Amino acid sequence: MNNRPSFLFSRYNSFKFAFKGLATVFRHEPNMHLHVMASIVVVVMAFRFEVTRTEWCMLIFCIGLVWMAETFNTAIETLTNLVSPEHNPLAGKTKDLAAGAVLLCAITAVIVGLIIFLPYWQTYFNV
Ligand SMILES: Nc1ncnc2c1ncn2[C@@H]1O[C@H](COP(=O)(O)OP(=O)(O)OP(=O)(O)O)[C@@H](O)[C@H]1O
Repeated sequence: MNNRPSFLFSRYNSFKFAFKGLATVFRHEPNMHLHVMASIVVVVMAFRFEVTRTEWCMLIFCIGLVWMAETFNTAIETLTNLVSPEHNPLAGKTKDLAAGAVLLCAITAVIVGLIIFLPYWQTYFNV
């Protein structure tokens, strides 16, 4: 008799574990709280200025990119702490590289945000 869980049940479990990971990063990572607050500001401004469909796509892509980078960063930090709880230059380098990746994504998102919102701000503030 086949005791393997059904395809649907194992897919259901995969999604459950993925959402558990997301819940961990959104609840416990202070940097993720910052990203979420920045994203809320961006979404409110996008509604306020009625940005175009393409601009919405760019903004949502950037938000997803930063959230994804932060989630990977947290995974790498967690694994590094497991593998090397003691001080080790390679552990430090690993964490710095992961943090650098988040910074790159955040800088990209800021640049895209400025390109999209600057013209709207100019019109709004009459400058
Ligand atoms: N085991 C270690 N060995 C050497 N250096 C480490 C080690 N752990 C951390 N560091 C250094 O300290 C920095 C901060 O590490 P920490 O684990 O506190 O991450 P963090 O940047 O505070 O995480 P978060 O992104 O959650 O704020 C790392 O980027 C790294 O330079």
